[in-house]
Amino acid sequence: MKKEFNIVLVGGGSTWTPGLLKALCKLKSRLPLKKLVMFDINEERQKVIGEFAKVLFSESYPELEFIYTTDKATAFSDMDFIFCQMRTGGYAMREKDEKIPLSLGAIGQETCGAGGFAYSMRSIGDMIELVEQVRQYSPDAWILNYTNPAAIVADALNKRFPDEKRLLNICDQPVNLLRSYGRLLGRDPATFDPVYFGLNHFGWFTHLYDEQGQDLAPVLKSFIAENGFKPVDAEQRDKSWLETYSAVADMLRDFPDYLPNTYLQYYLYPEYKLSKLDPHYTRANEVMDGREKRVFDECRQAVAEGTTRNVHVVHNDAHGDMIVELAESIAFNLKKKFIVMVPNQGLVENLDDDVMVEVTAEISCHGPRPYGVGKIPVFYKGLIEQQFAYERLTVEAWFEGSYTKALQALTLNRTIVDAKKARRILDALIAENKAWWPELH
Ligand SMILES: NC(=O)c1ccc[n+]([C@@H]2O[C@H](COP(=O)([O-])OP(=O)(O)OC[C@H]3O[C@@H](n4cnc5c(N)ncnc54)[C@H](O)[C@@H]3O)[C@@H](O)[C@H]2O)c1
Ligand SMILES: O=P(O)(O)OC[C@H]1O[C@H](O[C@H]2[C@H](O)[C@@H](O)[C@@H](O)O[C@@H]2CO)[C@H](O)[C@@H](O)[C@@H]1O
Ligand SMILES: [Mn+2]
Repeated sequence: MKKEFNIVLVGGGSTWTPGLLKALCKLKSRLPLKKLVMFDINEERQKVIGEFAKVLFSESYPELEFIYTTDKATAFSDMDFIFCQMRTGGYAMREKDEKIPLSLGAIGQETCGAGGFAYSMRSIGDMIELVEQVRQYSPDAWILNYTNPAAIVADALNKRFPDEKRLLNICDQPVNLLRSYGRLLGRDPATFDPVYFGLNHFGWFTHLYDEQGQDLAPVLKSFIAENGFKPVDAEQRDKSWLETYSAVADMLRDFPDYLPNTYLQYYLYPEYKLSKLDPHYTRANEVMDGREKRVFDECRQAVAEGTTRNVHVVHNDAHGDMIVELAESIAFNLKKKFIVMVPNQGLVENLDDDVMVEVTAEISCHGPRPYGVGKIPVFYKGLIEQQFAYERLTVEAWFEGSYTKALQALTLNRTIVDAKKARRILDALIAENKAWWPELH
Protein backbone atom coordinates (compact mmCIF):
# COMPACT_ATOMS: atom_id res chain seq x y z
CA MET A 1 0.00 0.00 0.00
CA LYS A 2 1.29 3.45 -0.99
CA LYS A 3 2.25 5.80 1.82
CA GLU A 4 2.40 9.15 0.01
CA PHE A 5 0.04 10.39 -2.66
CA ASN A 6 -0.12 12.77 -5.61
CA ILE A 7 -3.24 14.89 -6.00
CA VAL A 8 -4.37 17.29 -8.68
CA LEU A 9 -7.06 19.81 -7.89
CA VAL A 10 -9.08 20.70 -11.00
CA GLY A 11 -10.64 24.14 -10.72
CA GLY A 12 -7.65 25.44 -8.78
CA GLY A 13 -9.15 28.93 -8.90
CA SER A 14 -12.33 27.82 -7.13
CA THR A 15 -13.52 29.78 -4.12
CA TRP A 16 -13.49 26.47 -2.24
CA THR A 17 -9.80 25.78 -2.96
CA PRO A 18 -8.27 27.65 0.02
CA GLY A 19 -10.52 25.74 2.44
CA LEU A 20 -9.57 22.49 0.75
CA LEU A 21 -5.86 23.34 0.94
CA LYS A 22 -6.29 23.99 4.64
CA ALA A 23 -8.03 20.64 5.05
CA LEU A 24 -5.07 18.96 3.30
CA CYS A 25 -2.73 20.65 5.79
CA LYS A 26 -4.88 19.77 8.79
CA LEU A 27 -5.17 16.12 7.71
CA LYS A 28 -1.63 15.65 6.37
CA SER A 29 -0.71 13.00 8.91
CA ARG A 30 -3.76 10.99 7.80
CA LEU A 31 -3.34 11.49 4.04
CA PRO A 32 0.33 12.31 3.47
CA LEU A 33 1.05 13.94 0.12
CA LYS A 34 4.16 13.87 -2.01
CA LYS A 35 2.90 16.25 -4.66
CA LEU A 36 -0.05 18.61 -5.06
CA VAL A 37 -0.90 20.23 -8.38
CA MET A 38 -3.56 22.85 -9.01
CA PHE A 39 -5.03 22.94 -12.52
CA ASP A 40 -7.35 25.53 -14.03
CA ILE A 41 -8.12 26.90 -17.48
CA ASN A 42 -8.14 30.44 -16.08
CA GLU A 43 -4.50 31.28 -15.42
CA GLU A 44 -5.11 34.65 -13.81
CA ARG A 45 -7.76 33.43 -11.39
CA GLN A 46 -5.78 30.37 -10.33
CA LYS A 47 -2.60 32.41 -9.80
CA VAL A 48 -4.11 34.31 -6.87
CA ILE A 49 -5.00 31.09 -5.06
CA GLY A 50 -1.78 29.38 -6.20
CA GLU A 51 0.38 32.12 -4.70
CA PHE A 52 -1.65 31.95 -1.49
CA ALA A 53 -1.04 28.19 -1.46
CA LYS A 54 2.71 28.73 -1.62
CA VAL A 55 2.57 30.91 1.50
CA LEU A 56 0.29 28.45 3.28
CA PHE A 57 2.48 25.45 2.47
CA SER A 58 5.68 27.26 3.43
CA GLU A 59 4.13 27.59 6.89
CA SER A 60 2.21 24.33 7.22
CA TYR A 61 3.49 21.80 4.63
CA PRO A 62 7.08 22.70 3.69
CA GLU A 63 7.89 19.16 2.58
CA LEU A 64 5.12 19.19 -0.05
CA GLU A 65 6.02 19.49 -3.74
CA PHE A 66 3.54 22.07 -5.08
CA ILE A 67 2.87 23.65 -8.46
CA TYR A 68 -0.05 25.27 -10.22
CA THR A 69 -0.43 24.95 -13.96
CA THR A 70 -2.73 25.26 -16.97
CA ASP A 71 -0.92 22.44 -18.77
CA LYS A 72 -2.87 19.18 -18.83
CA ALA A 73 0.07 16.79 -19.23
CA THR A 74 1.84 18.38 -16.27
CA ALA A 75 -1.34 18.35 -14.22
CA PHE A 76 -2.63 14.86 -14.89
CA SER A 77 0.52 12.72 -15.12
CA ASP A 78 1.35 10.30 -12.33
CA MET A 79 -1.65 11.15 -10.16
CA ASP A 80 -3.38 9.09 -7.47
CA PHE A 81 -6.38 11.37 -6.97
CA ILE A 82 -8.13 13.99 -9.06
CA PHE A 83 -10.29 16.33 -6.98
CA CYS A 84 -12.60 18.15 -9.33
CA GLN A 85 -14.57 21.34 -8.75
CA MET A 86 -14.90 23.26 -11.99
CA ARG A 87 -17.58 25.78 -12.93
CA THR A 88 -18.05 26.00 -16.70
CA GLY A 89 -19.09 29.55 -17.53
CA GLY A 90 -18.17 30.92 -14.11
CA TYR A 91 -20.35 33.10 -11.88
CA ALA A 92 -21.33 35.26 -14.86
CA MET A 93 -23.27 32.30 -16.28
CA ARG A 94 -24.55 31.26 -12.85
CA GLU A 95 -26.09 34.70 -12.58
CA LYS A 96 -27.88 34.17 -15.91
CA ASP A 97 -29.00 30.67 -14.86
CA GLU A 98 -30.66 32.24 -11.83
CA LYS A 99 -32.05 35.42 -13.37
CA ILE A 100 -33.48 34.13 -16.67
CA PRO A 101 -35.94 31.65 -15.09
CA LEU A 102 -36.88 34.19 -12.41
CA SER A 103 -37.68 36.74 -15.12
CA LEU A 104 -40.04 34.15 -16.65
CA GLY A 105 -41.81 33.11 -13.48
CA ALA A 106 -39.80 30.08 -12.34
CA ILE A 107 -37.22 29.29 -9.66
CA GLY A 108 -33.70 30.37 -10.61
CA GLN A 109 -31.14 28.33 -8.67
CA GLU A 110 -27.62 26.99 -9.19
CA THR A 111 -28.47 23.26 -9.29
CA CYS A 112 -32.29 23.06 -9.14
CA GLY A 113 -34.91 23.71 -11.81
CA ALA A 114 -34.12 25.57 -15.02
CA GLY A 115 -30.91 27.09 -13.61
CA GLY A 116 -29.56 23.65 -12.80
CA PHE A 117 -30.61 22.47 -16.25
CA ALA A 118 -28.65 25.28 -17.94
CA TYR A 119 -25.62 24.61 -15.78
CA SER A 120 -25.78 20.85 -16.55
CA MET A 121 -25.78 21.51 -20.27
CA ARG A 122 -22.51 23.43 -19.77
CA SER A 123 -20.87 21.04 -17.27
CA ILE A 124 -21.42 17.71 -19.04
CA GLY A 125 -19.08 18.35 -22.00
CA ASP A 126 -16.23 19.71 -19.89
CA MET A 127 -16.51 16.88 -17.40
CA ILE A 128 -16.45 14.23 -20.13
CA GLU A 129 -13.38 15.89 -21.64
CA LEU A 130 -11.73 16.01 -18.24
CA VAL A 131 -12.22 12.28 -17.59
CA GLU A 132 -10.87 11.46 -21.07
CA GLN A 133 -7.79 13.64 -20.53
CA VAL A 134 -7.11 12.32 -17.04
CA ARG A 135 -7.29 8.76 -18.31
CA GLN A 136 -4.64 9.49 -20.97
CA TYR A 137 -2.12 10.35 -18.29
CA SER A 138 -3.24 8.53 -15.12
CA PRO A 139 -5.35 5.48 -16.01
CA ASP A 140 -5.67 4.27 -12.42
CA ALA A 141 -6.21 7.54 -10.56
CA TRP A 142 -9.37 8.06 -8.51
CA ILE A 143 -11.51 10.93 -9.79
CA LEU A 144 -13.52 12.49 -6.96
CA ASN A 145 -15.94 14.94 -8.48
CA TYR A 146 -17.84 17.78 -6.82
CA THR A 147 -18.67 19.63 -10.05
CA ASN A 148 -22.33 20.58 -10.17
CA PRO A 149 -25.06 19.86 -10.91
CA ALA A 150 -23.60 16.68 -9.49
CA ALA A 151 -26.75 14.56 -9.97
CA ILE A 152 -26.83 15.18 -13.72
CA VAL A 153 -23.04 15.15 -14.15
CA ALA A 154 -23.02 11.75 -12.39
CA ASP A 155 -25.68 10.32 -14.71
CA ALA A 156 -23.94 11.71 -17.82
CA LEU A 157 -20.52 10.34 -16.77
CA ASN A 158 -22.09 6.98 -15.97
CA LYS A 159 -23.61 6.89 -19.47
CA ARG A 160 -20.38 7.91 -21.21
CA PHE A 161 -18.01 5.80 -19.05
CA PRO A 162 -20.08 2.77 -17.95
CA ASP A 163 -16.97 0.75 -17.08
CA GLU A 164 -15.28 3.40 -14.96
CA LYS A 165 -14.61 1.93 -11.53
CA ARG A 166 -12.59 4.82 -10.12
CA LEU A 167 -14.91 7.77 -10.56
CA LEU A 168 -17.04 8.95 -7.67
CA ASN A 169 -19.47 11.88 -7.60
CA ILE A 170 -19.96 13.51 -4.26
CA CYS A 171 -21.75 16.35 -2.50
CA ASP A 172 -21.05 17.86 0.87
CA GLN A 173 -24.60 18.92 1.66
CA PRO A 174 -25.48 15.67 3.53
CA VAL A 175 -22.36 15.91 5.70
CA ASN A 176 -23.04 19.58 6.22
CA LEU A 177 -26.50 18.61 7.48
CA LEU A 178 -24.96 15.96 9.75
CA ARG A 179 -22.64 18.60 11.22
CA SER A 180 -25.62 20.88 11.75
CA TYR A 181 -27.52 18.08 13.53
CA GLY A 182 -24.45 17.52 15.68
CA ARG A 183 -24.35 21.15 16.75
CA LEU A 184 -28.06 21.14 17.53
CA LEU A 185 -27.88 17.92 19.57
CA GLY A 186 -24.56 18.78 21.22
CA ARG A 187 -22.98 15.63 19.80
CA ASP A 188 -19.98 14.78 17.65
CA PRO A 189 -21.31 14.23 14.09
CA ALA A 190 -18.44 11.81 13.43
CA THR A 191 -20.26 9.35 15.71
CA PHE A 192 -23.48 9.42 13.65
CA ASP A 193 -24.50 6.42 11.58
CA PRO A 194 -26.94 7.87 9.04
CA VAL A 195 -29.48 6.16 6.78
CA TYR A 196 -30.09 8.31 3.70
CA PHE A 197 -31.77 7.88 0.32
CA GLY A 198 -32.65 9.99 -2.71
CA LEU A 199 -30.98 11.77 -5.58
CA ASN A 200 -28.29 14.41 -5.16
CA HIS A 201 -29.84 17.59 -3.68
CA PHE A 202 -33.07 15.59 -3.48
CA GLY A 203 -32.88 13.19 -0.53
CA TRP A 204 -33.86 12.40 3.05
CA PHE A 205 -32.36 11.00 6.26
CA THR A 206 -34.63 8.25 7.53
CA HIS A 207 -32.57 7.38 10.62
CA LEU A 208 -29.65 8.87 12.49
CA TYR A 209 -28.19 6.25 14.81
CA ASP A 210 -25.76 7.05 17.59
CA GLU A 211 -22.96 4.74 18.73
CA GLN A 212 -25.35 2.81 20.99
CA GLY A 213 -27.71 2.24 18.08
CA GLN A 214 -30.33 4.67 19.35
CA ASP A 215 -32.15 6.54 16.56
CA LEU A 216 -31.80 10.29 17.13
CA ALA A 217 -34.05 11.20 14.16
CA PRO A 218 -37.35 11.41 16.12
CA VAL A 219 -36.00 13.84 18.71
CA LEU A 220 -34.20 15.84 16.02
CA LYS A 221 -37.34 16.12 13.90
CA SER A 222 -39.51 17.39 16.72
CA PHE A 223 -36.81 19.78 17.90
CA ILE A 224 -36.42 21.30 14.41
CA ALA A 225 -40.15 21.46 13.75
CA GLU A 226 -40.60 23.42 17.00
CA ASN A 227 -37.42 25.50 17.19
CA GLY A 228 -36.18 25.84 13.62
CA PHE A 229 -32.88 24.80 12.08
CA LYS A 230 -29.57 26.53 11.47
CA PRO A 231 -26.40 25.45 9.65
CA VAL A 232 -23.44 24.38 11.75
CA ASP A 233 -21.57 27.51 10.63
CA ALA A 234 -24.59 29.85 10.96
CA GLU A 235 -22.41 32.78 12.05
CA GLN A 236 -20.57 32.77 8.70
CA ARG A 237 -23.60 32.21 6.47
CA ASP A 238 -25.27 34.69 4.17
CA LYS A 239 -28.94 35.50 4.62
CA SER A 240 -30.09 33.24 1.78
CA TRP A 241 -28.49 30.16 3.33
CA LEU A 242 -30.07 30.89 6.73
CA GLU A 243 -33.47 31.13 5.01
CA THR A 244 -32.75 27.86 3.20
CA TYR A 245 -31.98 26.02 6.43
CA SER A 246 -35.05 27.47 8.12
CA ALA A 247 -37.23 25.90 5.38
CA VAL A 248 -36.36 22.47 6.82
CA ALA A 249 -38.77 23.17 9.69
CA ASP A 250 -41.60 23.90 7.22
CA MET A 251 -40.88 20.70 5.31
CA LEU A 252 -40.87 18.68 8.52
CA ARG A 253 -44.21 20.13 9.60
CA ASP A 254 -45.77 19.14 6.26
CA PHE A 255 -43.94 15.85 5.74
CA PRO A 256 -42.74 14.54 9.10
CA ASP A 257 -41.54 11.09 7.93
CA TYR A 258 -37.92 11.98 7.22
CA LEU A 259 -35.34 14.77 7.60
CA PRO A 260 -35.18 16.52 4.22
CA ASN A 261 -32.19 17.86 2.30
CA THR A 262 -32.45 21.66 2.22
CA TYR A 263 -32.67 21.73 -1.59
CA LEU A 264 -36.10 20.09 -1.49
CA GLN A 265 -37.58 23.49 -0.58
CA TYR A 266 -37.41 24.53 -4.25
CA TYR A 267 -39.44 21.51 -5.36
CA LEU A 268 -41.93 21.40 -2.50
CA TYR A 269 -42.61 25.15 -2.26
CA PRO A 270 -41.82 26.57 -5.72
CA GLU A 271 -44.50 29.29 -5.53
CA TYR A 272 -43.47 30.47 -2.08
CA LYS A 273 -39.76 30.45 -2.95
CA LEU A 274 -40.47 32.32 -6.18
CA SER A 275 -42.23 35.04 -4.19
CA LYS A 276 -39.17 35.37 -1.95
CA LEU A 277 -36.34 35.31 -4.53
CA ASP A 278 -35.19 38.71 -5.83
CA PRO A 279 -34.88 38.51 -9.64
CA HIS A 280 -32.43 41.42 -9.61
CA TYR A 281 -30.10 40.19 -6.86
CA THR A 282 -29.65 36.42 -6.72
CA ARG A 283 -27.31 34.04 -4.88
CA ALA A 284 -24.70 34.55 -7.64
CA ASN A 285 -24.62 38.25 -6.73
CA GLU A 286 -24.41 37.42 -3.04
CA VAL A 287 -21.46 35.09 -3.73
CA MET A 288 -19.64 37.52 -6.06
CA ASP A 289 -20.06 40.36 -3.54
CA GLY A 290 -19.32 38.06 -0.60
CA ARG A 291 -17.37 34.80 -0.63
CA GLU A 292 -15.59 35.30 -3.93
CA LYS A 293 -14.46 38.81 -3.03
CA ARG A 294 -13.38 37.82 0.50
CA VAL A 295 -11.50 34.71 -0.63
CA PHE A 296 -9.56 36.53 -3.36
CA ASP A 297 -8.92 39.62 -1.20
CA GLU A 298 -7.62 37.50 1.65
CA CYS A 299 -5.43 35.38 -0.60
CA ARG A 300 -3.86 38.56 -2.00
CA GLN A 301 -3.45 39.88 1.54
CA ALA A 302 -1.66 36.71 2.68
CA VAL A 303 0.69 36.91 -0.29
CA ALA A 304 1.43 40.60 0.37
CA GLU A 305 2.12 39.90 4.05
CA GLY A 306 3.99 36.64 3.38
CA THR A 307 1.90 34.88 6.01
CA THR A 308 -1.57 33.36 6.41
CA ARG A 309 -1.63 34.42 10.06
CA ASN A 310 -4.07 37.29 9.52
CA VAL A 311 -6.52 35.63 7.15
CA HIS A 312 -9.64 33.99 8.51
CA VAL A 313 -12.19 33.55 5.78
CA VAL A 314 -10.52 30.58 4.18
CA HIS A 315 -11.45 28.17 6.91
CA ASN A 316 -11.89 24.39 7.00
CA ASP A 317 -15.41 23.21 6.52
CA ALA A 318 -17.43 20.20 5.47
CA HIS A 319 -16.40 20.66 1.85
CA GLY A 320 -12.64 20.30 2.30
CA ASP A 321 -12.81 17.75 5.08
CA MET A 322 -15.15 15.43 3.23
CA ILE A 323 -13.10 15.18 0.06
CA VAL A 324 -9.84 14.62 1.96
CA GLU A 325 -11.38 12.06 4.32
CA LEU A 326 -12.97 10.24 1.40
CA ALA A 327 -9.60 10.01 -0.35
CA GLU A 328 -8.06 8.81 2.91
CA SER A 329 -10.68 6.06 3.20
CA ILE A 330 -9.86 4.89 -0.36
CA ALA A 331 -6.09 5.23 0.08
CA PHE A 332 -5.95 3.24 3.31
CA ASN A 333 -8.97 0.98 2.80
CA LEU A 334 -10.63 2.37 5.93
CA LYS A 335 -14.22 1.45 4.98
CA LYS A 336 -15.55 4.65 6.57
CA LYS A 337 -19.11 5.73 5.81
CA PHE A 338 -19.92 8.60 3.46
CA ILE A 339 -23.04 9.62 1.58
CA VAL A 340 -22.22 9.36 -2.14
CA MET A 341 -23.80 8.91 -5.57
CA VAL A 342 -23.95 5.40 -7.02
CA PRO A 343 -26.11 3.48 -9.51
CA ASN A 344 -29.18 2.18 -7.66
CA GLN A 345 -29.00 -1.52 -8.59
CA GLY A 346 -31.57 -2.52 -5.99
CA LEU A 347 -30.45 -0.21 -3.16
CA VAL A 348 -33.88 1.43 -3.22
CA GLU A 349 -35.87 -1.69 -4.08
CA ASN A 350 -38.76 0.06 -5.83
CA LEU A 351 -36.67 2.34 -8.05
CA ASP A 352 -35.08 1.41 -11.38
CA ASP A 353 -31.57 -0.06 -11.32
CA ASP A 354 -29.96 2.70 -13.36
CA VAL A 355 -31.12 5.66 -11.24
CA MET A 356 -28.07 7.47 -9.79
CA VAL A 357 -29.07 7.48 -6.13
CA GLU A 358 -27.40 9.13 -3.16
CA VAL A 359 -27.04 6.76 -0.20
CA THR A 360 -24.69 5.88 2.64
CA ALA A 361 -21.75 3.72 1.56
CA GLU A 362 -18.61 2.25 3.05
CA ILE A 363 -15.63 3.55 1.13
CA SER A 364 -12.76 1.10 0.69
CA CYS A 365 -9.82 0.84 -1.71
CA HIS A 366 -12.32 -0.70 -4.16
CA GLY A 367 -14.65 2.27 -3.89
CA PRO A 368 -18.18 2.47 -2.49
CA ARG A 369 -20.00 -0.49 -0.99
CA PRO A 370 -23.43 1.10 -0.59
CA TYR A 371 -26.20 0.23 1.87
CA GLY A 372 -29.67 -0.61 0.63
CA VAL A 373 -32.72 1.01 2.19
CA GLY A 374 -35.50 -1.36 1.03
CA LYS A 375 -38.73 -0.02 -0.45
CA ILE A 376 -39.62 3.64 -0.07
CA PRO A 377 -43.16 5.05 0.38
CA VAL A 378 -45.14 6.17 -2.66
CA PHE A 379 -44.80 9.94 -2.04
CA TYR A 380 -40.98 9.78 -2.08
CA LYS A 381 -40.93 7.29 -4.94
CA GLY A 382 -43.16 9.60 -7.00
CA LEU A 383 -41.04 12.67 -6.30
CA ILE A 384 -37.78 10.86 -7.09
CA GLU A 385 -39.04 9.25 -10.28
CA GLN A 386 -40.29 12.57 -11.63
CA GLN A 387 -37.02 14.31 -10.74
CA PHE A 388 -34.90 11.50 -12.15
CA ALA A 389 -36.89 11.55 -15.39
CA TYR A 390 -36.03 15.27 -15.64
CA GLU A 391 -32.34 14.50 -14.97
CA ARG A 392 -32.18 11.61 -17.45
CA LEU A 393 -33.94 13.64 -20.17
CA THR A 394 -31.43 16.44 -19.61
CA VAL A 395 -28.56 14.01 -20.15
CA GLU A 396 -30.23 12.58 -23.26
CA ALA A 397 -30.91 16.10 -24.57
CA TRP A 398 -27.19 16.84 -24.27
CA PHE A 399 -26.01 13.61 -25.93
CA GLU A 400 -28.60 13.69 -28.72
CA GLY A 401 -28.77 17.47 -29.19
CA SER A 402 -32.53 17.08 -28.77
CA TYR A 403 -34.69 20.18 -28.27
CA THR A 404 -37.72 17.98 -27.60
CA LYS A 405 -36.01 16.11 -24.80
CA ALA A 406 -34.81 19.40 -23.29
CA LEU A 407 -38.38 20.66 -23.38
CA GLN A 408 -39.65 17.42 -21.85
CA ALA A 409 -37.04 17.70 -19.10
CA LEU A 410 -38.02 21.23 -18.14
CA THR A 411 -41.74 20.42 -18.33
CA LEU A 412 -41.24 17.54 -15.90
CA ASN A 413 -39.35 19.68 -13.42
CA ARG A 414 -41.56 20.52 -10.42
CA THR A 415 -40.28 24.10 -10.42
CA ILE A 416 -41.76 24.66 -13.92
CA VAL A 417 -44.53 22.15 -14.83
CA ASP A 418 -46.22 24.22 -17.57
CA ALA A 419 -44.94 23.27 -21.04
CA LYS A 420 -45.42 26.74 -22.53
CA LYS A 421 -43.47 28.28 -19.67
CA ALA A 422 -40.82 25.58 -20.14
CA ARG A 423 -40.49 26.50 -23.82
CA ARG A 424 -40.10 30.22 -23.06
CA ILE A 425 -37.40 29.46 -20.49
CA LEU A 426 -35.61 26.98 -22.75
CA ASP A 427 -35.51 29.44 -25.65
CA ALA A 428 -34.17 32.22 -23.42
CA LEU A 429 -31.50 29.90 -21.99
CA ILE A 430 -30.47 28.70 -25.46
CA ALA A 431 -29.98 32.30 -26.56
CA GLU A 432 -27.57 32.96 -23.68
CA ASN A 433 -25.73 29.61 -23.83
CA LYS A 434 -24.74 29.40 -27.49
CA ALA A 435 -21.04 29.29 -26.60
CA TRP A 436 -21.53 26.47 -24.13
CA TRP A 437 -24.32 24.08 -25.06
CA PRO A 438 -24.52 21.61 -27.91
CA GLU A 439 -26.90 22.82 -30.61
CA LEU A 440 -30.44 21.57 -29.95
CA HIS A 441 -32.65 20.67 -32.90
N1 LIG B 1 -21.04 18.91 -4.98
C1 LIG B 1 -21.05 19.83 -4.00
O1 LIG B 1 -21.67 19.63 -2.99
C2 LIG B 1 -20.33 21.13 -4.20
C3 LIG B 1 -20.04 21.96 -3.11
C4 LIG B 1 -19.42 23.18 -3.36
C5 LIG B 1 -19.10 23.53 -4.67
N2 LIG B 1 -19.41 22.68 -5.68
C6 LIG B 1 -19.09 22.96 -7.07
O2 LIG B 1 -17.69 23.25 -7.18
C7 LIG B 1 -17.46 24.03 -8.33
C8 LIG B 1 -16.66 25.27 -7.98
O3 LIG B 1 -17.49 26.18 -7.30
P1 LIG B 1 -17.07 27.68 -7.01
O4 LIG B 1 -18.27 28.34 -6.46
O5 LIG B 1 -15.85 27.72 -6.20
O6 LIG B 1 -16.80 28.24 -8.49
P2 LIG B 1 -15.59 29.10 -9.05
O7 LIG B 1 -16.08 29.68 -10.33
O8 LIG B 1 -15.07 29.98 -7.99
O9 LIG B 1 -14.45 28.03 -9.36
C9 LIG B 1 -14.45 27.17 -10.44
C10 LIG B 1 -13.09 27.18 -11.13
O10 LIG B 1 -13.15 26.22 -12.17
C11 LIG B 1 -12.43 26.73 -13.28
N3 LIG B 1 -12.83 26.03 -14.49
C12 LIG B 1 -13.91 26.25 -15.29
N4 LIG B 1 -13.93 25.36 -16.29
C13 LIG B 1 -12.85 24.55 -16.13
C14 LIG B 1 -12.34 23.44 -16.84
N5 LIG B 1 -12.93 22.97 -17.93
N6 LIG B 1 -11.22 22.84 -16.38
C15 LIG B 1 -10.59 23.30 -15.27
N7 LIG B 1 -11.03 24.35 -14.55
C16 LIG B 1 -12.15 24.98 -14.98
C17 LIG B 1 -12.73 28.22 -13.27
O11 LIG B 1 -11.78 28.93 -14.01
C18 LIG B 1 -12.72 28.52 -11.78
O12 LIG B 1 -11.46 28.95 -11.35
C19 LIG B 1 -18.87 24.31 -8.90
O13 LIG B 1 -19.19 23.34 -9.87
C20 LIG B 1 -19.75 24.16 -7.70
O14 LIG B 1 -21.08 23.94 -8.04
C21 LIG B 1 -20.02 21.49 -5.46
O1 LIG C 1 -24.41 29.20 -3.11
P1 LIG C 1 -23.03 28.78 -2.75
O2 LIG C 1 -22.04 28.94 -3.89
O3 LIG C 1 -22.55 29.32 -1.45
O4 LIG C 1 -23.11 27.22 -2.44
C1 LIG C 1 -23.54 26.31 -3.35
C2 LIG C 1 -23.20 24.93 -2.83
O5 LIG C 1 -24.00 24.70 -1.69
C3 LIG C 1 -23.84 23.46 -1.06
O6 LIG C 1 -22.57 23.44 -0.48
C4 LIG C 1 -22.42 23.91 0.87
C5 LIG C 1 -21.55 22.94 1.52
O7 LIG C 1 -22.31 21.75 1.63
C6 LIG C 1 -21.14 23.32 2.92
O8 LIG C 1 -20.08 22.49 3.30
C7 LIG C 1 -20.71 24.71 3.07
O9 LIG C 1 -19.37 24.90 2.85
O10 LIG C 1 -21.50 25.60 2.34
C8 LIG C 1 -21.82 25.26 0.99
C9 LIG C 1 -22.75 26.34 0.54
O11 LIG C 1 -22.30 27.61 0.89
C10 LIG C 1 -24.08 22.36 -2.07
O12 LIG C 1 -23.89 21.09 -1.54
C11 LIG C 1 -23.25 22.54 -3.30
O13 LIG C 1 -23.55 21.56 -4.23
C12 LIG C 1 -23.47 23.91 -3.88
O14 LIG C 1 -22.61 24.15 -4.98
MN1 LIG D 1 -23.99 19.64 -3.37
